[in-house]
Amino acid sequence: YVDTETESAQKPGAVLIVYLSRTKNTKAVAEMIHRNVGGKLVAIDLGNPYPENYQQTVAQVSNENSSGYLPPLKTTIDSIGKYDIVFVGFPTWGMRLPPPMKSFLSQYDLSGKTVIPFNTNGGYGIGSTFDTVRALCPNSTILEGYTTRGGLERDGQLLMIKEQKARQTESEVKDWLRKLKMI
Ligand SMILES: Cc1cc2nc3c(=O)[nH]c(=O)nc-3n(C[C@H](O)[C@H](O)[C@H](O)COP(=O)(O)O)c2cc1C
Repeated sequence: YVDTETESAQKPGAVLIVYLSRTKNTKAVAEMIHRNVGGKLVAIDLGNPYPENYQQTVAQVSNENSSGYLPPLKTTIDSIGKYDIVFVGFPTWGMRLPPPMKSFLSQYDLSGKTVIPFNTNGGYGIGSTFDTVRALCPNSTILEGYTTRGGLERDGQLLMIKEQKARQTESEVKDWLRKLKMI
């Protein structure tokens, strides 16, 4: 005899993993989460991408942060309602949450869902990024986030989460996911 109602009630919810990544460090972490947890993996693409030039991008991001501009996204998520757990991944930009991730969190209603942030940065940490996720998801349950050092484009370090660093990061990601009972 199988109590199907209890079984379905205990099934972990549908998982969405949304990430923003310019030099693929955050993408590498997103793929690790996806390999271990499954679900739908979605990259955030912009209608109007940032310049290739790093300094120009820094300047544009700074202007967007000052004015509160939310860049329009090219990515759309169909039926956000069907997901119960939403991982949101992003680099630290100017010690803040990148404007495209602010666009995503402003555009989609994650009320009632579990939101789990993850981050890569150039060595200066998460800054205000996790706090801003919390502020933009006032009706979500926010679980403990994960952060690791990625690249530092300013100094020409692009994708650094590879080889030994990738193996170490995946082992940390698994420990974190176990702690959150996601695996
Ligand atoms: C516009 C811009 C601003 C950045 N600002 C910071 C920062 O304030 N602090 C930091 O530690 N790293 C900063 N970085 C470095 C990135 O956070 C780091 O390289 C990250 O791993 C990039 O992730 P990605 O490869 O997924 O794009 C910045 C990078 C860019 C492009």
